[in-house]
Amino acid sequence: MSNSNWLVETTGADGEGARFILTMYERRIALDDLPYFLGLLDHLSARGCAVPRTIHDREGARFRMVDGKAAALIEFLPGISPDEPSAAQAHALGAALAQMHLAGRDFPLERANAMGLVENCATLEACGSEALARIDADLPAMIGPARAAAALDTGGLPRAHIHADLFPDNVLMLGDSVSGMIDFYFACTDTMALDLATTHAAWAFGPDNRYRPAIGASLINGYETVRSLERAERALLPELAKGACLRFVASRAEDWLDTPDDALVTRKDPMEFVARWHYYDETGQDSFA
Ligand SMILES: Nc1ncnc2c1ncn2[C@@H]1O[C@H](COP(=O)(O)OP(=O)(O)O)[C@@H](O)[C@H]1O
Ligand SMILES: N[C@@H](CCOP(=O)(O)O)C(=O)O
Repeated sequence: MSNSNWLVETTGADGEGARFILTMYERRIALDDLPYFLGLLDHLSARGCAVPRTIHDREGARFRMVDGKAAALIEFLPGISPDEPSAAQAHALGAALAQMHLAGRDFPLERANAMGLVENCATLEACGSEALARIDADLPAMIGPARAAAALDTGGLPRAHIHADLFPDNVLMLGDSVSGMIDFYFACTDTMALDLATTHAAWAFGPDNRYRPAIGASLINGYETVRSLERAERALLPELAKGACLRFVASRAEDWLDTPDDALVTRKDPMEFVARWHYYDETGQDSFA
């Protein structure tokens, strides 16, 4: 578990209640990163993005220590995470993602991507072929593609503050409108096209893990209503989407091996993203037409 969330409801002196999310940071999240994550939320929220602002304490702090753990109070946003997003919802999310990329341009802090293309390769290599094969016989074969992704030259692509984990469960929607993008704890400074490719890989596959062209196309079209992709970004989208798949193959494989068989948590299957990697590898630019 990375953090624990509680819904806090207040009654208010005037009878007008309010809701907040109280987050306690349990592990994985470094204290030093909190000013980046929480500052970015406030920055984006102040510029009209659908992200929760943080509630400061009387001294103006965005988080405080409680029993040795950091805790923050965050605005509660309405909405429901879509189980099976529609094309209209994907279109709205694409636009919201581009808006976020542009709104973050003058946020002054930086955070390196701890799960970038190079790091994912290192994670899979550190797991080792033998351990990966214990999860699935086809998993060790992903080390080669991870090396290729790590060697990808993304130096010329425009960068911004990116969410990096914008799965449907990290998006709140009211109908077809995005009411919240949450869970910014993988946010970092990296290429915007990688964020779009990651969101594509996370959104455009159905429960049967088959590609849903209408979702993929709507996401990209929605993004481009706010920010046009540069030619170099568009050209690299298939490779970035494969890199994005490897991010989840690597983190899920590592988590799988770290989780005892009798643990109560449900492990996420790395093979789901191996299949998506193969899809992008086979179809190339067709997935982004
Ligand atoms: N700011 C928020 N507004 C409304 N609901 C929220 C907010 N933050 C979190 N939630 C709710 O809490 C759930 C878990 O939050 P999340 O940050 O995604 O934690 P985790 O990744 O640890 O599950 C979300 O799916 C959502 O239902
Ligand atoms: N969305 C990622 C992993 C991030 O997991 P979280 O539970 O910490 O939000 C995946 O699907 O693998």
